[in-house]
Amino acid sequence: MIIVRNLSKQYGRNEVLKNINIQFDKGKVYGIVGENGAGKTTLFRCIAGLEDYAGEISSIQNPIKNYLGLLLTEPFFFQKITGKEYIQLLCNARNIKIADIQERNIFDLPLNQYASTYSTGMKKKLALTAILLQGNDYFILDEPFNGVDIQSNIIITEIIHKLKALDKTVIISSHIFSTLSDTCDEIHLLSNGSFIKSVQKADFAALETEMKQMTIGNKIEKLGLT
Ligand SMILES: Nc1ncnc2c1ncn2[C@@H]1O[C@H](COP(=O)(O)OP(=O)(O)OP(=O)(O)O)[C@@H](O)[C@H]1O
Repeated sequence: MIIVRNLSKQYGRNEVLKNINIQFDKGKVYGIVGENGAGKTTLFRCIAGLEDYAGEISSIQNPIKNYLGLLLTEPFFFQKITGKEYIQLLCNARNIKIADIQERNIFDLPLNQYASTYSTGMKKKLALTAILLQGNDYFILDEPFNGVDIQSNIIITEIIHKLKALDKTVIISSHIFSTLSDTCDEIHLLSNGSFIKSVQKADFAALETEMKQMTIGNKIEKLGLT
């Protein structure tokens, strides 16, 4: 369980997160949606201990970062480190020995190639594989479906179902509603640094309709397409 209490975060004068309160339980999958710049990644970075902040983020396991796998939208890799070495590095950090990494290479990545030379989707799949093999309890996946192929999207969806069955806590952001309705128990709408709506599975369809109406309005007509 992760409990976030009165979390606020500013970059200079820009108040990005405003008194956020939310709880993430075991065995549940949470979707975080919101417009570009709403503060989703900043929230994730605060939970992962990558940012300082005002407020409190607590969990039974401390420090949270030792039990957390964070998949960033654009994972970064140092030059001259192969995919295999990257996985080994992350597993060593958790004292986990993987006898045969190739056997666990479910996305068929070229593990002997430098990770920095991977395509965008391959980088995401490598970073995801590594945090899964670390055996984390908490997973934060920032846009995990974006930029990966259809086959991998199917695999990632199944992985999320499996993590839930294993009683892990999973937090996902996505700009594609269907990816969240397939996987999440709850969806929380972040707008301008505050949660403005929280919805359980039974109400996902209504939320999607509401968001569509809020978003589209008469924008398309304004284009004057003929
Ligand atoms: N390192 C930083 N320094 C200054 N401002 C930042 C920094 N990181 C993020 N911001 C600002 O914080 C706000 C929220 O950014 P954030 O990346 O959390 O949004 P997001 O909801 O993840 O957006 P997106 O959907 O585009 O990924 C934006 O105004 C952004 O410019």
